[in-house]
Amino acid sequence: MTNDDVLDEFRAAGALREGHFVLSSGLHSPVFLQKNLVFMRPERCERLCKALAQKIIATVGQVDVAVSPAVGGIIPGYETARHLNVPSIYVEREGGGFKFRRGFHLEPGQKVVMVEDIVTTGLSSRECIQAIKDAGGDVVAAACIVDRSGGKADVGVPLIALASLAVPAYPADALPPELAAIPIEDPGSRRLKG
Ligand SMILES: O=P(O)(O)OC[C@H]1O[C@H](OP(=O)(O)OP(=O)(O)O)[C@H](O)[C@@H]1O
Ligand SMILES: O=C(O)c1cc(=O)[nH]c(=O)[nH]1
Ligand SMILES: [Mg+2]
Repeated sequence: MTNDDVLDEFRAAGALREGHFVLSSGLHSPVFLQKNLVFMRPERCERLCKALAQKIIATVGQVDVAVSPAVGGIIPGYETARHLNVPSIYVEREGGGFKFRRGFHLEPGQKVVMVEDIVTTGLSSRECIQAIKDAGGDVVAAACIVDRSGGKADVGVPLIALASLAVPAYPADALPPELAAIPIEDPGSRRLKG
């Protein structure tokens, strides 16, 4: 799949949103990829994740298990794992970091691909990779549907992105006036309170 093929799936799903969004990292952006509108269609999710699985195999070969960060990573992690023919497990936010719960665990030295939905700064990916390493996994690569840093994000392992896109994102104290004038949406789960 080309970059355009991937973005066409987002466009067709109405998932390429414009407005004023505060991102997981705290940065602000005029563009948000609402991936849940893409993943809600199993056939769309399958096309993307099958292509991502093929790219993973072509880049690093077969792995033992796919691990994703909740919430956004769970569906693409599962679907990518289905095409890799490996188990799919996930980590969840608990006490500031990501933790394995629900009986999920890794065997020492298992080859892991960390599967994210979207990468912006790479912060969530790095936190997830740390949790995998703490649990004894060997992270051979990270993978995502869209890297919206345009290749700039450093997650500490090779990042296999199905599509790469350069989207502006600004610190809260450096907003362009036209962005500051729009009401803020905070669509992610990082700042959700139980
Ligand atoms: O590369 P980063 O700067 O970390 O941004 C990308 C992360 O932001 C989103 O997660 P979020 O924490 O918003 O919650 P979600 O998974 O529930 O959407 C997305 O799913 C990635 O995990
Ligand atoms: O950085 C983020 O939090 C983020 C950006 C984006 O476009 N989509 C998303 O789900 N999260
Ligand atoms: Mg996420």
